[in-house]
Amino acid sequence: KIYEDVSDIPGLDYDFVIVGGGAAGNVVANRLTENPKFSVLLLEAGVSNEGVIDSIVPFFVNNLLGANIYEWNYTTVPQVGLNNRSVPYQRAHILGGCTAHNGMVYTRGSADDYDRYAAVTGDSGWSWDNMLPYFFKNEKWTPPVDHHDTNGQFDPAVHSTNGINSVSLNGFQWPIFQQHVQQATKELPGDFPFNLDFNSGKMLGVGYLQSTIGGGMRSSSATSYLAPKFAERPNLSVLLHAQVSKLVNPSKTNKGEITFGGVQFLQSGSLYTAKAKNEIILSAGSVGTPMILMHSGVGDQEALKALGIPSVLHLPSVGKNATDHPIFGGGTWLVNSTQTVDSIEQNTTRFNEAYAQWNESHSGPFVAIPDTHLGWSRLDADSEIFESIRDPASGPNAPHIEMAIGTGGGLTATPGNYMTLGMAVLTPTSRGSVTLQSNNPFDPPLIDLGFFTTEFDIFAARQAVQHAAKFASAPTWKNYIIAPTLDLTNLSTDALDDHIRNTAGVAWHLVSTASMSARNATYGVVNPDLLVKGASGLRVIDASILPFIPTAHTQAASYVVGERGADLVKQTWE
Ligand SMILES: Cc1cc2nc3c(=O)[nH]c(=O)nc-3n(C[C@H](O)[C@H](O)[C@H](O)COP(=O)(O)OP(=O)(O)OC[C@H]3O[C@@H](n4cnc5c(N)ncnc54)[C@H](O)[C@@H]3O)c2cc1C
Repeated sequence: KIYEDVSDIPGLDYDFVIVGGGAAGNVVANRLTENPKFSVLLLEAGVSNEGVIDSIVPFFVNNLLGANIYEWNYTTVPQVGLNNRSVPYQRAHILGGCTAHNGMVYTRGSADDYDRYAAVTGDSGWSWDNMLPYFFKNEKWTPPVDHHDTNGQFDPAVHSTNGINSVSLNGFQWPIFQQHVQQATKELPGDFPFNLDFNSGKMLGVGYLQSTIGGGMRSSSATSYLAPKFAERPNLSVLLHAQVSKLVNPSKTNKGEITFGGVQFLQSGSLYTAKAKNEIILSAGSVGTPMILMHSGVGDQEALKALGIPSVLHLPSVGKNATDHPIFGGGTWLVNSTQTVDSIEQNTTRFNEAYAQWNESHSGPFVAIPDTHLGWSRLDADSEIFESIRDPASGPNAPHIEMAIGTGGGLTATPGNYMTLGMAVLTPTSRGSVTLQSNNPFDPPLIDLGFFTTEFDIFAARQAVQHAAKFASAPTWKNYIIAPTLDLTNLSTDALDDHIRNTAGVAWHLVSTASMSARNATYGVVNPDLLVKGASGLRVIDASILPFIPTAHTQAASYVVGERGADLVKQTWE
């Protein structure tokens, strides 16, 4: 059941306490309560997702991103590589976590990414082949609501219709634009080959967008993994508005490991302690999880001491290695067509018609986001950067650059019709951190993404801008594109760097702040079974454990961390 008030829940003693109801936490809550013998309490700081229309209608994807009750409302520290700008750093404060407000883009990453996880942890369970069954447990491939012919737009062999979380191709088409994109892949097959399905593990090329959307609505971890189970699972309790501050009552086991007696949380101004007989599972995400660990005395002992937090377990890697994808414009072009998403965004009558259609039948333009395709590319193997830097990609199938191909100029465009190519560096070598500013668990943390602090990352960004220009130069666009809104191709290197540093933002794909490493490694936070090194009865199951950022948007990776993590817990306790 789902509870809003601590006085309504059936006690504070459970077999498992899970902290955070996001992508991974809700998977773990669902899978553990498949066993009727396990009692589970899931503590979520945020609010209910029930009836939050901006979290339901796919087209409203950006509405939740401002400062509001659905967000933690974080801002990064000034970023040296962004010309000292601080940028808003969205994290969801709502059941479903970031799956309740993310862009819904569904990308698994490269097979090489997972094979590298297996190699660095010494656990073949994290390899692509061994993780594929978990992608299948997560994914419920769903026909798009417009029932268009999807032949040639994806590869059914690499998808599953038996999972839980809906994934589909766009349920609304922009045919003229899409035909040009397809034609561009034929005209420039060297740089932009068509890829039938970039979720096959072999990502390179341009393919149709896949999203976590089903029946014209967002499919989040709350709507797919939790809501359908409340009625049938008396062993599942979810408490909202419960912000965990720290783990309490540490003691030593006879093996010398640290174990915690409970989880302290705040609700309506009062502190409570929930107890876990078997395990405490941290799934508070790449910001929340390291924060809780550090406030509990698990982290770098010197840094904690400086803040007056007694050290319980010295794990210097907590909060380090923070890695995210910088995103920036590859270009926006004014186009010679009225068939773009601007025609809806800029016209109140059409906007209202589209909303009415969605309300009536969950169909029409509001069932999709404006991107129609994604492109994945590698830097040239003979790029000068590789003379001084080893290729940071996980392998030859992993891209360095992403190109999101979308109709429209975005919400801030001046009236007109546009197309936009949004770029990301997928293999950044810059690293940041999540640290504490005080010993008060309710103070926001210091989030440093470290963006563009290495030569590789800015080099890759420059190449990405050139790459977008190349795509837009395909002959098919000749009578479609009128002009770029800003010509980036004639800028000097310094001016282009400055432009990127002044405009880049974040993809919100933070990982590695409680990184997994080999069992005998002296760095890292968790072992390959996700148990915290040096602790007992404490696991981390969320995106923070990924030792490297996937070359993809990170929700699919977070879901499978949840799926495999739940299996690891079950193997221990069943
Ligand atoms: C704006 C945005 C857009 C994105 N777009 C995409 C996209 O299009 N495609 C994609 O694949 N990925 C996208 N992502 C990334 C993806 O959603 C995340 O990688 C993924 O959700 C991470 O899962 P998680 O389980 O680690 O954490 P989360 O999903 O972040 O869940 C963590 C949960 O823990 C809760 N929590 C935190 N601290 C506490 C505490 N102290 N006490 C109690 N609860 C706590 C939070 O409120 C939250 O509900 C996006 C992310 C954002 C923010």
